[in-house]
Amino acid sequence: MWQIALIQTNISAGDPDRNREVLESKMQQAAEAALKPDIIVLPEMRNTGYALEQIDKLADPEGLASRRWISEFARKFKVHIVAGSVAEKREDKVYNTMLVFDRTGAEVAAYSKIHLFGLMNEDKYMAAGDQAVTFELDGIRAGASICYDIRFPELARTLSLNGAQIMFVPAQWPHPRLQHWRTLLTARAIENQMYVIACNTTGRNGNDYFFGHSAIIDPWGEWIAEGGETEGIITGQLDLTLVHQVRERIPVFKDRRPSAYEL
Ligand SMILES: NC(=O)CCC(=O)C(=O)O
Repeated sequence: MWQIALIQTNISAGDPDRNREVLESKMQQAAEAALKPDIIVLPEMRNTGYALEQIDKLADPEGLASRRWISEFARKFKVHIVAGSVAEKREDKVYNTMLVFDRTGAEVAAYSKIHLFGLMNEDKYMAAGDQAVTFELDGIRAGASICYDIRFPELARTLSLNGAQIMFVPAQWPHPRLQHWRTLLTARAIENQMYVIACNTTGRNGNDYFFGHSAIIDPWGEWIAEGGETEGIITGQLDLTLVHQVRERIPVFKDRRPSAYEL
């Protein structure tokens, strides 16, 4: 069994120092709870928020400051961290990059968001990643996905075909698309028979009202933990044997017939 804690919080657009301070205190609260988490998960763009007009100046160069901070925290509290995503500057471009560290403080994955969200102008200011990423924590393979990525079932399917039993989804997903959020997350879990762990933000940036509803969804599509619309730490347990049980009961991976429909 894995104990998970999702840090659902407001992210202040354009204020990386404040965001780090707020997150650190909540992460510490989660790490010191009686039910100590194996994994802490943070939301999307957790350093800058969607301060896109200033993103070039605010983005973390090579993600170095983020990497140093998360690594130290992971080692100190002996907890794996799926550190949401950060605006990261590389070779004059800014990427929306998920960082993952294990409980020894070692970096195990970096994934740059493949699908940039035009409705929030992300594509005008940021560069897209071009590689699907899976990684292992405690010998369990998991996959990376960020917010808008969940609208693309091909990515989640690629991750599950590459062995992922869990997909992490840091997000900044606003109203009025709560039904899309709930439906897409549930569908990705059911069709790939894997856990989906989604950490959304709360609060407001301009006209965007982020609604929380962070979730832990099991491979049968049940929402085993769900946040409300305000800040909170959402916790739940993963039982990885359920992935195998569901995959045996309805053998989707054995029954799929890609030769009939792949482009
Ligand atoms: N930050 C995002 O990618 C938002 C995606 C979103 O809101 C959607 O409806 O898709």
